[in-house]
Amino acid sequence: MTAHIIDGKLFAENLRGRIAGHVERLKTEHGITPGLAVVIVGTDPASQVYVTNKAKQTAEVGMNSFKHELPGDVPEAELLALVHQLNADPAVHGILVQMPVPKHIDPNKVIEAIDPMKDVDSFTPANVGKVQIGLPGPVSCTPLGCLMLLRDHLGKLEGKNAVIIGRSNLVGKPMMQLLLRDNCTVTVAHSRTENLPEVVRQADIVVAAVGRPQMVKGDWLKAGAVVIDVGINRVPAPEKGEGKTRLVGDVDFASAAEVAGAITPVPGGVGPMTIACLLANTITTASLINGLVPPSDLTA
Ligand SMILES: Nc1nc2c(c(=O)[nH]1)N[C@@H](CN(C=O)c1ccc(C(=O)N[C@@H](CCC(=O)O)C(=O)O)cc1)CN2
Repeated sequence: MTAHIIDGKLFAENLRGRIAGHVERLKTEHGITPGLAVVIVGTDPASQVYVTNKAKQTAEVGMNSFKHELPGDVPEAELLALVHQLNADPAVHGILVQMPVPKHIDPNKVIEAIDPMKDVDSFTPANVGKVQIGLPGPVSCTPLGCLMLLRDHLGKLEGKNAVIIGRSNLVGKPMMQLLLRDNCTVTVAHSRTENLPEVVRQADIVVAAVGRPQMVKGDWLKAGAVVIDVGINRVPAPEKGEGKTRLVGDVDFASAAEVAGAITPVPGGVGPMTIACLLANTITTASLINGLVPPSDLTA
């Protein structure tokens, strides 16, 4: 079997088109211009790229984009003060602090400082709880992107056996909630799971979010499984020249594509969906802040 390639880049492009339509409606029908503030601390090159892309795509869909760059040695109190200032700013409907933050800053303190009404990452305890019990609000961007790709490819997810590899707060845990909501039977596997290949072989849907380059092999998969690869790992690529690197996922794409029914590539799969879903969440929070019902096509 050669798997269907799920094109996350194309899906994200179409999603941004729909988001631009919702922005236009908020502006013309309600006089609201959604605003997203992105905060980056330090100069990590990958984070710089993500934040630049977030700011650019925010402006492209017609929203106001506010970018705040703080030095890597900024005191934690100064970052928290900026978050409080953004909480109080009526032009800002979404706040995102790019992770990871430098070691001297407690990420939990930063997350808890964000007003849950503006928490477009859905990292705050209030929003994690809302996702768990199915109340309206923002949904963690990467899991939301995975869910949209799965629904688009499979239609209904009901009754499917889903195995998530990884139990992070960012991906594994919210992904579990979303798949349960869609009536999947969900297993969350992790680094201590015994007989991991055997567990994964039971799955109709595999979400790999473990952070280990090319760990999931083709012979771990059930024939026809749908594989969503969340991993973004930079590995040496001597074939491209000395010191060069390339991006790979947590799945060994070549062997997995021989067995899977469908698979997301890296790059071009889940990554672009993360940023598109951030914009979707900003529409959700801008709507809720203004007492409007968020568009149902942008959320879980
Ligand atoms: N506050 C947050 N911090 C981080 C999040 C997050 O959702 N919120 N997620 C990741 C990084 N991330 C977004 O911030 C992100 C990662 C990857 C991509 C992406 O488009 N990847 C491309 C490849 C890009 C490349 O060449 O490096 C792809 O997969 O095609 C977008 C966003 C950690 N931090």
